[in-house]
Amino acid sequence: MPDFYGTEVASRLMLGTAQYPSPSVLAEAFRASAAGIATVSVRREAGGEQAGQDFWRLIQDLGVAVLPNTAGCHSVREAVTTAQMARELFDTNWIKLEVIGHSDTLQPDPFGLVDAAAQLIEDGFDVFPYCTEDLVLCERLIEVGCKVLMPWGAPIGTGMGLNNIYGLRSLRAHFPDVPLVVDAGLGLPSHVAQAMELGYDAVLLNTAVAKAGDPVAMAKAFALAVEAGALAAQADPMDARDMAVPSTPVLGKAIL
Ligand SMILES: CC(=O)[C@@H](O)[C@H](O)COP(=O)(O)O
Repeated sequence: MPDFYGTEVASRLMLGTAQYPSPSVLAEAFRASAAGIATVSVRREAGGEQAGQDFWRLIQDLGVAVLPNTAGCHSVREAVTTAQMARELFDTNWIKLEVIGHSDTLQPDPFGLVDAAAQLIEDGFDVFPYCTEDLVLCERLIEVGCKVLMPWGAPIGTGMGLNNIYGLRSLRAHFPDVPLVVDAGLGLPSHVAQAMELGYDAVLLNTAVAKAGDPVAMAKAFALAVEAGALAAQADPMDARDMAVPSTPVLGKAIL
């Protein structure tokens, strides 16, 4: 199971907590998914109002590790301040760092991300950076002290799956010892199985479960896909090849 900053988590599936039709569906989906980590955003109401308190109690009752995020932050300053608020609110050094660089694609700002990660690590945070699969960016993030990388599968909320398999495979090969989590854009259990088959340590998704017609059933489907993909990766899959090779022995076959 993946180890994030010295904490071994019980599942390779991480789930977001936004957009569910109701709090009870959220809780049931979490139970069905057996997810080990819940990501939460820092909302204004979390500072004391009733809605925030109820939400926080619900998350605590899930019995999973909490990973606050800086979702929606577009600048280094905003992300750093949000992370500091999150540390106080949720009493954890973990932060999923999002510095959004483009409003159409919601893709990470690679320059701002490295800058914010460096500042937060200096300040004692364990940073989980939401990044692209760019090797140079990932090297910089590791240089400033990130011990986990979270490359996107596809833009947040699109459900497109793994847009750049080559890039994700290459990232895995370059950083064999760094925990890697595919985050965002995963729409189907098959996308998750594929990420696991590439040797990724975990996946994080939200929209595909929360917006499914039956979020609880979909959460279960994702849980099964994570297991299947991880088991396949451990079982040393065959290499694909161009030439057909008979799978049934031809020796001893009747000659007519
Ligand atoms: C929940 C969370 O942290 C999101 O920012 C994450 O990136 C999920 O993306 P999807 O909604 O595309 O699964």
